[in-house]
Amino acid sequence: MRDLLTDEAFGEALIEARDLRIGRNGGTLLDVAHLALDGQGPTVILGPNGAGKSLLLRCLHGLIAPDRGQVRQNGALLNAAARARQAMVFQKPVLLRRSVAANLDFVLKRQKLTRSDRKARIAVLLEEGGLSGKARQPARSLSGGEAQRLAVLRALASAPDILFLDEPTSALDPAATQDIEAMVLRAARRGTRIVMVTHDIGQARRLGHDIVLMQAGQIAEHALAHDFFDSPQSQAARRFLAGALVL
Ligand SMILES: Nc1ncnc2c1ncn2[C@@H]1O[C@H](COP(=O)(O)OP(=O)(O)OP(=O)(O)O)[C@@H](O)[C@H]1O
Repeated sequence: MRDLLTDEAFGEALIEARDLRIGRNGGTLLDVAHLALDGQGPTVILGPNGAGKSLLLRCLHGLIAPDRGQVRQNGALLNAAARARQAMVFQKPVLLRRSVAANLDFVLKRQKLTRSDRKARIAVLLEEGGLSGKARQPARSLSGGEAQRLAVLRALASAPDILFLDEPTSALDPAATQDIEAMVLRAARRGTRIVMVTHDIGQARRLGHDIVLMQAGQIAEHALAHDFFDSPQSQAARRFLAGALVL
C-alpha cells in the first residue's frame, strides 16, 4: 500500500481525498490529510463514536462539501456524472412509500430502460435479495432486514462503480447481517467498489480488504486488513482493537 501521507500529487486512485477539513464552532470535526483508495476493496472504515466516519463517507460521496480540500474520482474532481456512478446505503433504509418492485423501478427508470427490460431486471434483483415473493408488498411493511436488503438492491440497481455503506447492519440481527454481507460481497465480486463504515470488528474482519481507522476526525491508520488486525502500527489501532479507544 502506498505511503498515504507523503504522496504529493493527486494520482490515479479510484477515489482520493486530500486536505479535507470540516470545522464547527471553532473545533475540527474532520481533518483528513490524504486518503487514496484504489480499485480493490472492500475498504472498511472503523473508529469510535464521533470519530468522523460518517462525515468522511459523506464527503467521499459528495453529499456534503468540506470547508476545505478536494475529493477526486479517477483523477477528476467529483462532479454530478461521477456521483451518478456512486450509490449509498444508510443505517436506516431509505425507501419510497411504494411497493417493493416500484422502489426498484424508480431507480431503473432513470436508466431509460424499456418497460420489459425493467421488469426483467426487477425480477433478477428481487431474486438476488430474497424478495421475489414480496414484489407488490408496500416497502414500508417490510421487516428491518428485508427493508435493508431492498435498500441495498436499490443502490445496486444502477450498477454503481462505488457503493458506500454507512453502518448498514447495525440495527440487524446476525442472520439479517449475514444476508447483507453476502449481497455486499457479491457486488464486490461483480466489480462494485465497496467502502463501508461499521462498528462491528467481526464484520470488518469478514469483509475488509483494507481498514481505515479514524480517531478524532483524523485517519489514525490505513492498512491492509490482515496487517491492521495482526500487527497494528498505531497506538490508536492497538487501543481500538483492545476496546480502549474512545474519542
Ligand atoms: N451537521 C453537523 N453539525 C455539527 N456537528 C456535526 C454535524 N455532523 C456531524 N457532526 C459532528 O461531527 C463529529 C463526527 O460525526 P460523525 O457522524 O462523522 O461520527 P461517526 O464516527 O460516524 O460516529 P458514530 O459512530 O457515532 O456514527 C461528531 O462529533 C458529530 O457530532
